Amino acid sequence: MRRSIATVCVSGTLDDKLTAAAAAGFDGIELFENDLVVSPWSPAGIRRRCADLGLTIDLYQPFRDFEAVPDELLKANLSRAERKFEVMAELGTDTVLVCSSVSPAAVDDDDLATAHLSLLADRAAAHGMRIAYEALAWGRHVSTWDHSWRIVQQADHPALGLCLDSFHVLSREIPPDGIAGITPGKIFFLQLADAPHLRMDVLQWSRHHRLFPGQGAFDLPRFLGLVLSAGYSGPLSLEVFNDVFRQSDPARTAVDAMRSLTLLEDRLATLPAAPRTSPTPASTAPHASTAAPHASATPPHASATAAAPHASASATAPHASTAAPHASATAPHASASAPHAAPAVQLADRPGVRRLPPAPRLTGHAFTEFAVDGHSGPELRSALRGLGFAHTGQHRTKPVELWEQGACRIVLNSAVTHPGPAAISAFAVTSENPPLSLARAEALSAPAHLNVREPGEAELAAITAPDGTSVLVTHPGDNWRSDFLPTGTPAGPGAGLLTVDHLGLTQPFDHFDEAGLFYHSVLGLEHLPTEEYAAPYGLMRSRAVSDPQRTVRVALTVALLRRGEWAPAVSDPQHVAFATADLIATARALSLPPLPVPANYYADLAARFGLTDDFVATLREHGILFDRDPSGGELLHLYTPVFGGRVFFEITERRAGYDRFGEPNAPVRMAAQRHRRLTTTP
Ligand SMILES: O=C(O)c1ccc(O)c(O)c1
Ligand SMILES: [Mg+2]
Repeated sequence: MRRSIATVCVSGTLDDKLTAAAAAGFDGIELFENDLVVSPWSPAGIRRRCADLGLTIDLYQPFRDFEAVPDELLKANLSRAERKFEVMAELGTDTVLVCSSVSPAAVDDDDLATAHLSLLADRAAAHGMRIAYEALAWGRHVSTWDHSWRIVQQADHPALGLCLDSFHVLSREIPPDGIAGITPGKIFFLQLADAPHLRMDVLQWSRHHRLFPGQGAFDLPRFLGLVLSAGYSGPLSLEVFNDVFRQSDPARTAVDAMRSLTLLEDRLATLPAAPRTSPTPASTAPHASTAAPHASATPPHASATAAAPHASASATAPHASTAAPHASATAPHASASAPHAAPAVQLADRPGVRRLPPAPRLTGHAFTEFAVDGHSGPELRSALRGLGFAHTGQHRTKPVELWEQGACRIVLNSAVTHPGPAAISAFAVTSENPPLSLARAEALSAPAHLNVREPGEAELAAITAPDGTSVLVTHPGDNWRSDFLPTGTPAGPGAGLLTVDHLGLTQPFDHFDEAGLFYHSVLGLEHLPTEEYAAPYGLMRSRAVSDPQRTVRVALTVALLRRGEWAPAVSDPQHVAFATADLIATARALSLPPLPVPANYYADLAARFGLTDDFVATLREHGILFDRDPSGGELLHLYTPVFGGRVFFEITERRAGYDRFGEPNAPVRMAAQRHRRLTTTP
């Protein structure tokens, strides 16, 4: 399938946008009128530039406020349209998007809208062009996909079809199911956008908060499945209005966008097989002869479907019952199409649908590496010792140390070129099939590079995450430890730390959604519910990803707005959380004072959860924080101060299936770390 991206998705001038789209591997673009208007290039020049980059212009958009208006306005609108058709001819594009009118001049009259759109389609057809009519969710009289489809059906014009935009469809309550029954060939264009669930004005929601598929809450695989079931074979085009993407590096945004489409196509495989759409009679043809370029576009679908070798076999309906989830979806049309119904088709098996190497099962954290310098190195060493770690290995050729306790492994790497605060520079996870993990990463535009190494050293391939962290994928049996000479100090039980519970990675503001999609798609981790909380320096958002077995958890956090100027320069620390089976015993065994927690916190804790005085006193004695989830799972956890300017540690004890990260306690931690920094910095 062809992949396109609307120029509105990315930042910059038209040239920046085109270059980014081409570099990321897109086949085409939707050209936004505004990008054309501000461009120094002529339409023909834009066409040449696109051709040079291997891009087609798949859609020109938008044309606004056209239909169901008084005669005078209609005249003006038609002459405006003529000008646009001329521009489109120069651009070499044949489809224009017409959004449902938002004009106060528009009247609520479907017959009039139909008549006007037919008139426009006549004019378009005379130029060899066609109209894709899109119901904006805030359209004045037409705001749902089914309403726009009724009008398109009523017009029954070969040069008038639908533009379906997942945002407008899925942001409304009207179920999308009937989309599968739309006449083949009548969906002229498909726009894909995801979005978080937000209770807000739908126009604001659409213009500021759209996301690439897989980054939000919409069920886009199912939506795409419905559209493909209706025989759509045009481009999959991303149309994402997002305030952050509009001001981020377009090259990166375009890669993120392509990754989202690749994952979405692959997710089609998870859909139940859908019944093949029957050949609904194509539009009867008063306009057929005028609609030259697309007259032929419609029939191939119809005839291909009609000629399907399975057409008659399906009448025996062995698949009809297996297609349950979609059977009801197509219900209104099902009876009409039943005699022609073909066997269920796996949409993902269609030619041109990309499939990804499956994400192999992850089995845990192999190690976490900190980059340290002459200042932060000693601080981290002493912190690790205080937590019960032992320095067990020294790298054969580099200033790199291995520290261990239980199955927790920390690597301190002093081979840094730029001194600065300590940072989590890399983390390694174990995979049942690292080569497959790397192949998947490559297919998702996240190619691995080999770590610099010396002869005889373990080969570790690293994928670069959006924040620059190297993600290494190793096999549990890989002998990366043989790169380290034993120091002779054994890793003892220490303070009872068992494994890495999670990593906490604060993300750069511009790359938060990109990071979520990266870990979700590349490592196959699932998103856990997003949380927001009020922290001392502003509102924070936290979104964790994890494998189903919870052996690899990464909590991504970001400030909801770009950080204000007054917050300390280094206010976004990263951390490693270790799991223990008994936090109170572990706390007693530590030779490192935990982060002091204010008495007010414990008073509130007792009031909120009805804990016994004794228990609260014990928590307080050890600086342990507490949380309980609605199903009774409990978290006991403690934090350390910040070391090396930027990193800290956490120790967790999860009870009764607690599955979150103690987010309500994060502001307490942040305030305490801030307080400590103020009181201990000279
Ligand atoms: O917000 C808008 O105006 C707008 C314009 C064109 C579209 O395709 C769309 O989905 C929204
Ligand atoms: Mg749209």
